[in-house]
Amino acid sequence: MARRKIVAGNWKMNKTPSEAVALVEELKPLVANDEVDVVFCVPAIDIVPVVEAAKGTNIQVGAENMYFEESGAYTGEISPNMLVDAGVKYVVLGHSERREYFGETNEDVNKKVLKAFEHGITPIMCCGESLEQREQGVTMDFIRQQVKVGFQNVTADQAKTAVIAYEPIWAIGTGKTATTEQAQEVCAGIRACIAEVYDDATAAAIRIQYGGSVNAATAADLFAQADIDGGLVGGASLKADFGKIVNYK
Ligand SMILES: O=C[C@H](O)COP(=O)(O)O
Repeated sequence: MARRKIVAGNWKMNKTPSEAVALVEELKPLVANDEVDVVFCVPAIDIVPVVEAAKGTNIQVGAENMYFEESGAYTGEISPNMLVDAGVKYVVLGHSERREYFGETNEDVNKKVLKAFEHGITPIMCCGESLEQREQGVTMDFIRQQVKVGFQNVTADQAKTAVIAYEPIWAIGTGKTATTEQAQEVCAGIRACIAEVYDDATAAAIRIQYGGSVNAATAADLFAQADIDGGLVGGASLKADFGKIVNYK
């Protein structure tokens, strides 16, 4: 069965609650497309108003992070239960910005991935190499490690429903999109890694996105690649361009 494309916006640390509602109102008609899963991953404080504003549309709401404990003395953190109760369906985990600025390790990401599944939230687990790693020729070794540790103790049935976002760090927010060949090569490598850890059926089912300076001009070619099942879009998800990316065909 063909995999359904998933185009997710990652708003990062942008948009106040009132700005968030205005953006949803602006994008609503532009992102209407029943053939693609459309997800807005928004800052925690925007989740409740965005869920409300998106009611009755094809927009699903995601979080940008989550903690792996259920509740308790973890000042500043957000639990999976809180996200579920607010109407969240997806959560971005292990974004390179969280790894770099907040010290998240593959093991932390794994705990979060497991918790997300436990609560019925679909993880969008990010992986990707730095420019230095690409130049050293260790891209796939690095990413395989991120994927293997990130998915430790995840069952095949769970993995089949997961999303992995391949985001080369050197392409994030730089305007420098990976070439379709580079993106396809790594996404195929990630799928091969899933086949090795699980089996061919799991590898065929899991969805793998590309992220890194995706825009209205590059989306169609990227999303047409055999192993690229959509995109995780940063900057361009905050503009009307996101409608063009969702309707890339
Ligand atoms: O999560 C999204 C990525 O980090 C890509 O961001 P960008 O599209 O602004 O390069």
